[in-house]
Amino acid sequence: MPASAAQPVPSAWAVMQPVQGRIRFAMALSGLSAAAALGALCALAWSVHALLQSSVSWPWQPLLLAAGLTALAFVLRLAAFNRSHHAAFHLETLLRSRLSEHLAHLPLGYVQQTGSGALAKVMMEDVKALHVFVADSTPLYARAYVSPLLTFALLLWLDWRLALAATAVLGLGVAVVSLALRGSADMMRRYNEAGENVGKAVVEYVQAMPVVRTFDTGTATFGRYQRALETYRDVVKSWYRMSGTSSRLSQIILSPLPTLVVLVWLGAWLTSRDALDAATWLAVLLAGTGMAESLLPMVSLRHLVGKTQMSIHRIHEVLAEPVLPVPAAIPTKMPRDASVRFEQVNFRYMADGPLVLQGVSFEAPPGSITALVGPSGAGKTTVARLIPRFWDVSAGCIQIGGVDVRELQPAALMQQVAFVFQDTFLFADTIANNIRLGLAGATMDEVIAAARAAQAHEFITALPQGYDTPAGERGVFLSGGQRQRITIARAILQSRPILVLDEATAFADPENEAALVAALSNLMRGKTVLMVAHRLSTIRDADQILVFDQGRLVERGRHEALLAERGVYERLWSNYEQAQGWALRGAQA
Ligand SMILES: Nc1ncnc2c1ncn2[C@@H]1O[C@H](COP(=O)(O)OP(=O)(O)OP(=O)(O)O)[C@@H](O)[C@H]1O
Repeated sequence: MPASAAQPVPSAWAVMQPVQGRIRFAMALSGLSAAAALGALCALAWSVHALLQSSVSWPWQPLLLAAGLTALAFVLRLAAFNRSHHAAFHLETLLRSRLSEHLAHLPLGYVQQTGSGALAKVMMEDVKALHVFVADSTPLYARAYVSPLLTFALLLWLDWRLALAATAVLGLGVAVVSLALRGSADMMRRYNEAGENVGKAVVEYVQAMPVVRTFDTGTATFGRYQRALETYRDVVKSWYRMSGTSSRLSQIILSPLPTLVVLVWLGAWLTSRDALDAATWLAVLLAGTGMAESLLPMVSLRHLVGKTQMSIHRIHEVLAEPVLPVPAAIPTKMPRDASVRFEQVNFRYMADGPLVLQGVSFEAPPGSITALVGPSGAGKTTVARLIPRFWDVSAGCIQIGGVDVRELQPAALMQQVAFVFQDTFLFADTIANNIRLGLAGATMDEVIAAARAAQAHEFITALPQGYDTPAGERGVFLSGGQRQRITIARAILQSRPILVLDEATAFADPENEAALVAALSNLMRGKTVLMVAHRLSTIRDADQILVFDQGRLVERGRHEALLAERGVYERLWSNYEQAQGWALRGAQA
């Protein structure tokens, strides 16, 4: 994800911008709650003072005040968390909408390259991490700042010497905390990275299990998982060694006991010298003991902050990725026919990467069949994917019906071109709706006609619920060839004038192959077809064959003429025939 390098990663506060008002409100409520709790302690001190002065009269006023303020502190604290959770839900929805909106405008190539798993993780887990941070930590942060400040002000008003003593304990705690946190940013990054690697290794181990266990009983992937776990253990151990003592020491210093000991000791000494009255001492003991403790969440939240920062980084990376430029809506250019033209096209995947296509020029006239052939890595798939703008060309242009694809509205481009790639995807919906995709108004008769043409009708009607059978990941089990024919039915129903096709070779059993060939020839009828071709018959019958080698278009023409040239095509062809011969001899043996 290189684009994000140009822009600095925003702070957590900047990411919260849309809900900053709500978070401020939640923090204010939390701060008020801390003030009310302190007030309750003061009221308690007042009631004990009143009791000491006259033990016969019940100090109901201060006690009532203490009870009221305690209740208020609780209500405000609850309200603060309520508000922060609302803000977090709002932020979560906003971020997910922004991310999905942005993804919809990113080049398909980026989405494919990054991988659906990684993008889904950003949209689900990273946004969730931000939610947890906003919902659970922001009120605690407010308390961690407000409480010591208010307590200090109160202690100062009551007795400056005791105030300074309590603050000294707090200062010592902060100093030890800083010692504990020394180098922790780097450690936290290593810790989070090691944790993520364990997660990835677990997923790989589980996902690859069916493949791996048939080869090496899973030892290799288990080894990777084991190593990730060991690295994680080592990081945790060295972190523990590095900051364990100071971290535990800071927890002890910031707990109420040390402050209490200091205040009792100093207070007793002052009282013995008649320099402090009992009531003030009591008030200081009640209010000041918890002063340092309110800083503790700051320490425990550090880990959450580090994790959130990593999530923000990943969310930012996706949002900073530049969208595919779309022309202004008016005037709308429309292709004049179903021709496809490449003009001096150069293409590189990365700005500093090698050219994978160089000076590619050709024209596919309306209604013609063009086969793209060439050795592995020659650039055939890249040519096919540039037409639907998975990426934009680095130089030159691609025209459809005389219009540059970059000047077409995405909807107009989609109306012209249908794509059938090898990786079929079925949605968690009925088979009928999977065929209808993009054409919600299509009637059942039209769906059935398309399925018939795609040679899919028979196996669909043999399924338990026919066209209403659920497909998708948790749906009915379909073979690769059957899934392919459903996507072909989809393309037949859409009936777009240009067809870009990555021809399947994987489903080689004779029955499937025959059905697939029939389905494809129905789909291709009357269309301008550009296909990455693997099968003999389609290459032979193509109106033109484009031969690619190392990103260049090296030969073009019809089958017989190209064979006569005795160049790259002839070599590919004889390799192909040889392989067919081996396959046949293998089958006969
Ligand atoms: N997403 C990508 N990022 C970077 N380079 C890529 C990417 N996809 C393909 N390439 C490179 O571009 C070149 C052309 O690849 P392409 O997939 O277009 O070849 P192909 O002719 O379709 O090969 P095959 O028949 O093996 O599928 C190769 O060198 C490949 O390594």
